[in-house]
Amino acid sequence: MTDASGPRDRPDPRPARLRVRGLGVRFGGLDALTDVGLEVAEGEVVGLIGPNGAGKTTLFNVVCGLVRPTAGDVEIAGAPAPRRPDRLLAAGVARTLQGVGVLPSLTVLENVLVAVLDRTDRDERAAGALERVGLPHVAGRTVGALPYPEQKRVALARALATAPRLLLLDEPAGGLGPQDVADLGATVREVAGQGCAVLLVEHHVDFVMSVCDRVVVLDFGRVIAAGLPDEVRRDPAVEQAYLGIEVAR
Ligand SMILES: Nc1ncnc2c1ncn2[C@@H]1O[C@H](COP(=O)(O)OP(=O)(O)OP(=O)(O)O)[C@@H](O)[C@H]1O
Repeated sequence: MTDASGPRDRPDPRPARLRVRGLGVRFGGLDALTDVGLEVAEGEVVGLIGPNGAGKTTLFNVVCGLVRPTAGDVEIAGAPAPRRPDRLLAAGVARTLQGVGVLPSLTVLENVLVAVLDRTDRDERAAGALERVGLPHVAGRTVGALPYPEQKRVALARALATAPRLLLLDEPAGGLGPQDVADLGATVREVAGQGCAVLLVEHHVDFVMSVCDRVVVLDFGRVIAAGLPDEVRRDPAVEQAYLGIEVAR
């Protein structure tokens, strides 16, 4: 089994919030994931990188119950992951999507409130989340009228309002400038500092290397490397499969 969760690769002694073991996904004749294992501990930020089509989003989709694996299992906080996406919130899981995934005709505040409508403290949660991403001053604005980086902050605020224990971020830095990327990194570290486990899919390699405790690299659906950011960056297999491509872009 290609398992990235051994003691060398996961020095973090805190309990695993997410544990993926022996995961396989087959779409028709295509093996999108083969024998994938990884863990994210409470308070840990793990980066999941790899070339286009490596299987990163498929792994997220399995964790969220949107794709049924053909092999392996997923545990969240020691229990089997819910097989239905509508049970994720109760399991403490929040996810952001590639791009923005906001409701453009609603206001900023409404976009965040939709995630916590069933909570009696929804107003406080929404206000707190907007504060965390630096957007309280635009709470009443229509999201579709905001610049792209602010729309991405809204999507992050919506996830944070649910007070996740496991946060899945799908390309959160995509399309952002340096200041927004730096702010995002600070927010991610702050969220992790409060005990949330963060799994981060991202093509912005410098961002990944600066914000993550560990990095797992997928290529053609298999884990080809896992470890500390510096180790992974220097790994010849990673350079060949992925980082070389980045440099040449
Ligand atoms: N629903 C599906 N049906 C068939 N094939 C799929 C499906 N979803 C993904 N794939 C294929 O599975 C492989 C992995 O795709 P996936 O989107 O997980 O990769 P990725 O690493 O997230 O790529 P990117 O960085 O471009 O987002 C690709 O070959 C993709 O074409």
